[in-house]
Amino acid sequence: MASFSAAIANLSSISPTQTSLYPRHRLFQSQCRPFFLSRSSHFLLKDLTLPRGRKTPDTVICASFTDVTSNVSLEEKLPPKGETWSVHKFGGTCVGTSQRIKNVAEIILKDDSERKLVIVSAMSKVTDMMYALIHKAQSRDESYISSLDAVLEKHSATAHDILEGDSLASFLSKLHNDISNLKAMLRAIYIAGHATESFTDFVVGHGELWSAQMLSLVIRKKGVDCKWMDTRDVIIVNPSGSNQVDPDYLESEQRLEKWYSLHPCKVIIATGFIASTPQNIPTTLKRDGSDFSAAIMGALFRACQVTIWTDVDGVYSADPRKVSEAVILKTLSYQEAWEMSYFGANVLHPRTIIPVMRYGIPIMIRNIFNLSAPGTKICHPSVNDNEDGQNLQNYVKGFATIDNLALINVEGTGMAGVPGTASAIFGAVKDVGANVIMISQASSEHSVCFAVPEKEVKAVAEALQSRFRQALDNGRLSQPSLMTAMKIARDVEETLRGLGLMGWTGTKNPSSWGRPSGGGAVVARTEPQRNTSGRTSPAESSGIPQVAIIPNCSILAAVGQKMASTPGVSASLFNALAKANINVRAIAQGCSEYNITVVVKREDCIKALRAVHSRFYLSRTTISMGIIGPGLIGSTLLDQLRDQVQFL
Ligand SMILES: Nc1ncnc2c1ncn2[C@@H]1O[C@H](COP(=O)(O)OP(=O)(O)O)[C@@H](O)[C@H]1O
Ligand SMILES: N[C@@H](CC(=O)OP(=O)(O)O)C(=O)O
Repeated sequence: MASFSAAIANLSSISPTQTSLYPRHRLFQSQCRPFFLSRSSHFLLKDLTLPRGRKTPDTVICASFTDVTSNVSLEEKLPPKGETWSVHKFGGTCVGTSQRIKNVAEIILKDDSERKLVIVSAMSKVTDMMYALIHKAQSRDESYISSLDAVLEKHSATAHDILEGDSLASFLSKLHNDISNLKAMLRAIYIAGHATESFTDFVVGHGELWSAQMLSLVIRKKGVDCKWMDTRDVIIVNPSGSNQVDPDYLESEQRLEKWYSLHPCKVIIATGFIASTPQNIPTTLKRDGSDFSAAIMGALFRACQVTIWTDVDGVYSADPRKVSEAVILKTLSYQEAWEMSYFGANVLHPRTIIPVMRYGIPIMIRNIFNLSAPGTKICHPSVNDNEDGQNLQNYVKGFATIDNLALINVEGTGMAGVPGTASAIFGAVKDVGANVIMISQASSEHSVCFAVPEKEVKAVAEALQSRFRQALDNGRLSQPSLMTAMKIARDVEETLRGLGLMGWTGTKNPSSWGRPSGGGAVVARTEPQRNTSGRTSPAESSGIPQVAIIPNCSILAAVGQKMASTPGVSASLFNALAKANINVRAIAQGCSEYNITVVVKREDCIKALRAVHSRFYLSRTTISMGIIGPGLIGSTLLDQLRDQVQFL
């Protein structure tokens, strides 16, 4: 996240008063230089370990930069006195067909809460269809017209199935009006060959408008006091770099108060995904953002519960599509849920946690196709402990993965003790708003590596290059910073050339790893400079950093409250990876110990995931053999058992 890069880039200006510190630690105030950097996710893990000074390099100090929930503060105006609201969110799969929309209406009516707010996504695949319209119009592909007709046909057919009489007529009239406006807008995009961001957001948000209107009409037909809400009138957000938005809670609260005073009702059917800027320009909460919409509305109403309805029984210990033995997690803490979703468990949008956690509102993940399944409850850990009758803090709860990453590694003994290197690196990353997913810096200070989405690696590499070039041109760097900067600038330039990412016409960089292995993925790395005798060059022996870009990587995260403080967990994890013959390229573990993250080759990722999952969970086969009951067990015992099971 860009803000983390910014924090590191501005490290020397951080004082203890600006940071919330872990107990018993004080921030080293003079020239701050990261001694150990680890960032394995961006929630409550904005950790730095800094040396107190050269005299006591073994003393580490941890600083947590930001409390991400701190901007969620409301004026306590809502909910209206004495009203208790429950919030439901139905994803695209849940409202994907006429029958499913009817099922959703029944679920809402069965909830006996006094007041209900329901967030709905677009019917499944509709948002993709809307983005495709933009793409086609921009590329001057006239088939956008027939694609728009298909969108009209889909919603018109659904409306005919679930509505009748005046409701049907009123919906169809709005739908046709919207479609004719969209046709005009797409024509403009077609002529211009370009769509601005707000044009795009306006177009793609229509799926939510239509599904919310249809569902509200179905519920109203049942005699319920129900209104539909266009959340662009209520949820106000500011862009926050790296394809993210930050809600303005106070402004949104005021707008909701106004909306509700004009439309008092018992059931609100509201659009997910869409919002407005403070200037009332349509925007979105970005892809998959409807969960976030539900959480924002949950916080605004101080709801008693937010239920996210989806197509699986709850949060599994791993993506059930990748690990058939994954088990449902009965409870998760907010932090665990964040970590799981941040690292790819797309059953929940990671940012969903922030607003509800602030007010301690529990989230339930339920299956719309299996109402008897209790689902997963996400709440504060103390509640989990009581409910499960056991202390879950010491266990690995689940695993998640992110693919299509590149690892950028800056390495050299010359970096040790050079102030400003990390700051310069992450300053460059911040400049391009890239999303740094994981950072690891060895305590020996001679290497920093970080993972970014592969689609952002070009921008990051170019930014690194220009950042160090700039520093050189300014002549502001002193030795050995100057040496470091020169080498980094040269390395990045060479690497970019090797990747074919720069306007360079020479022959292929002889020191690169090779060309993309299919699909145009970047494959290159600047090897240490060696002379013909095979000895290292003066540059290398002086310890000046090497820069490497390692493409086709995946992150595998093991998540669990305080698991890292349990002896043996890391050992078991790495043992499982070693037994599966997985090469680990980088490791990160935040000080708050909610996860351990490893970077592996993309093609090894599923194998690695299954290996670690089976190490921490007993397989269903084992359970059915009656050897031991279901659930998690301690790593050492598990190792022994597993060996026995394998032996049997
Ligand atoms: N750990 C996990 N637990 C549950 N589901 C997961 C997990 N990891 C990935 N998923 C996937 O997330 C999917 C639900 O997310 P999504 O398709 O975005 O739902 P919706 O359209 O309802 O918002 C599930 O079908 C499941 O395959
Ligand atoms: N429809 C939007 C928002 C969303 O969250 O959808 P879903 O709940 O189906 O993932 C999208 O596809 O990005």
